[in-house]
Amino acid sequence: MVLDIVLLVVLVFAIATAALLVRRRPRVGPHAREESIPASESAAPDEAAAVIGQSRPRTLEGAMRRSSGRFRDLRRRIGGLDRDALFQTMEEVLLESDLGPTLTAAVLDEVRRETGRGASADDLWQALRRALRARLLSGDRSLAVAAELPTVILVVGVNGAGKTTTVGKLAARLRERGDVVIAAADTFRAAATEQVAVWAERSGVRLVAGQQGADPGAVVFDAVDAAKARGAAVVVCDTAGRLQNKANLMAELGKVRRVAEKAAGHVDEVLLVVDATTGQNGLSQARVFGEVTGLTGVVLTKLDGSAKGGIALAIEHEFKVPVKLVGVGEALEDLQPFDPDDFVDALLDMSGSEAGPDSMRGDEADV
Ligand SMILES: Nc1nc2c(ncn2[C@@H]2O[C@H](COP(=O)(O)OP(=O)(O)OP(=O)(O)O)[C@@H](O)[C@H]2O)c(=O)[nH]1
Repeated sequence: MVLDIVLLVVLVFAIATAALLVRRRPRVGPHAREESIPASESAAPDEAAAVIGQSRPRTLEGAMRRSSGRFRDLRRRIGGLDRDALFQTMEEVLLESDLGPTLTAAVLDEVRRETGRGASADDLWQALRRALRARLLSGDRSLAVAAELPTVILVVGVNGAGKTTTVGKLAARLRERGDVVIAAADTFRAAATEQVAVWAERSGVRLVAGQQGADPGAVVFDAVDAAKARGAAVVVCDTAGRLQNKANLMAELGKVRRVAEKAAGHVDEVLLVVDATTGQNGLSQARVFGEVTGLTGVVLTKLDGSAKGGIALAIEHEFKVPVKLVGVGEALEDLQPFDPDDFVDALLDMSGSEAGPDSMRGDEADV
């Protein structure tokens, strides 16, 4: 009898432990295909959002440490430089951060105008902060919601910019709106469909794909059709990477857009994915992609690996296209809405400082 009870207790304990182990699924990461959650078992939208929310805290400041490093150095030295040397150093730092010469000159002019000789280091830093912020757009940066569902989002950009990764991260975020369909319209690159299929699985959304070499427009058409049939909220279209100087490939992209428009009656977002490490070439990408497909927003990826975060300002200033999202890592949750104030503060490494960097408080630099 006692033996029976002991055996029963052991059995119950074993079952409970096994159940716990099964429930504790591993978190998915981009290099962990074998850990990904099958779409059929994936989390409900709210759970998915919770997984995204509870991720390891990757702050914008943390991701932008390489971009802000030069500004940190400048800030440390600011009190010891005379005015000419200060503006010269500031110019170097802005150029190295990839603001580009025109924007750099405009920012320096404004800081000079706003601060007289004898300005404190803190006044100078705040003037720089305001001058940078003024080059970013004001207004709404949220992703469009179509009046007539599904909302259609095209993701475009040069090779390797981070389009597929962004499509996967974006699909996961958009699940809070309802069903999401990914169109695997990169039918050009071998293995592109498999790669996007892994992301669809991770984010727990449906994928519509075609054969390699198939017409990408046809894949988008089918995806919109499938989304309508399911009453899905969003279709996110991954497109093949193409250099902006390849006219035939750019023309193909124009066609993909027209097909999407015909299928859904509207294209609501065309997001250009720009690799933050490519710097000023991002301007030419924005110009040409904008001419061919029109752009509603930019996703700046790999901000975590770049020291050239200033390209965000250059693109917004020149093309008046808002940066809507930033990629700060390779994992599902490493996509953040772009906030211009937070971005400038992260670039200048001013986190938690309203009045300016601690090191400068009360420090009359006399510059
Ligand atoms: N560190 C970091 N890596 C990123 C980010 N976004 C994408 N990547 C990496 O960049 C590489 C290229 O990403 P993909 O998503 O394949 O780029 P793509 O634009 O779809 O590439 P093609 O289809 O070849 O044009 C991958 O190794 C990604 O993990 C980011 O925000 N941060």
